[in-house]
Amino acid sequence: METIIVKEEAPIGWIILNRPDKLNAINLKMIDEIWNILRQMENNEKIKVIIFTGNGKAFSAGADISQFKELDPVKAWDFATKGRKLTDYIENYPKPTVAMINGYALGGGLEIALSCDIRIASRNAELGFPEINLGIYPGFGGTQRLVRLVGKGRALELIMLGDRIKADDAEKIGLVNRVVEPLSLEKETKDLAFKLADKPQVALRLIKTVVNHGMDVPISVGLTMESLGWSIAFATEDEKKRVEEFLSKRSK
Ligand SMILES: CC(C)(COP(=O)(O)OP(=O)(O)OC[C@H]1O[C@@H](n2cnc3c(N)ncnc32)[C@H](O)[C@@H]1OP(=O)(O)O)[C@@H](O)C(=O)NCCC(=O)NCCSC(=O)CCO
Repeated sequence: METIIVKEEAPIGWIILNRPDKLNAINLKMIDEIWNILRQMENNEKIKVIIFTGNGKAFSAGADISQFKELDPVKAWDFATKGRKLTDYIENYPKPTVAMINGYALGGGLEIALSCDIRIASRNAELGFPEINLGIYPGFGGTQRLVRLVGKGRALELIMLGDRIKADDAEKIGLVNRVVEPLSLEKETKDLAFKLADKPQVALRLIKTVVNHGMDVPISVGLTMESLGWSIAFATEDEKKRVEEFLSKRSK
């Protein structure tokens, strides 16, 4: 791997963006490498949770701007499509995903974090969509995911002004789930990952499917999806075992 570090620390699969001298700017190679390792981790039963983070002082400062000079509209479309397919894949990944935001999470970097299920940020992290200052706007799914997470007013402010915000402010608007001190970032993120890894995996997958796809359809359809997924959970060993355990403790 040229652009990422991959660590298997079961039940955690780490994907560490690794171009620290370029603040982990995302090029086509990185997109391909993340995609390929995610495919492998899908089939690795020992890995139950994926953590994304960055090597050095950034999570990622976004798409690699040095590639932009070569982009005409057709190549830009291809680049955006690759980035967007990656973030779609992460959002709908069959295992839980966590973004451990260790520093700058900007542009495409923030778009990767937004596609994860949960975001934990270091107090010194800065987040934003500075694309407007380059005459463009977020192209890896950011316009759509940000508005769903923080609401239209705040999303438009962030995307139209391009200002970076501090982790504490990101937490206040719901852009990150939790802010922790830099020295506790890894421990807190791992604790969360272990907690997720202990939960029933099929139910987690059903939750992601119902929540993610439920947001794209009328509520009546979303509610029906919820009932269908809920029913499927009753076919799992986890449900049988856990309900049995609960009931047997109480009947003693
Ligand atoms: C993140 C910033 C504010 C950090 O500034 P600073 O600490 O001063 O560090 P720099 O010297 O600027 O950066 C170090 C090194 O990294 C290179 N780099 C940083 N970001 C990128 C990038 N996005 N693409 C390519 N290269 C990048 C920078 O050129 C330096 O390399 P040298 O070889 O030493 O020159 C600051 O770096 C910043 O504002 N970065 C750009 C953030 C941005 O605009 N992101 C959006 C990109 S477009 C996008 O993501 C589209 C998808 O929606």
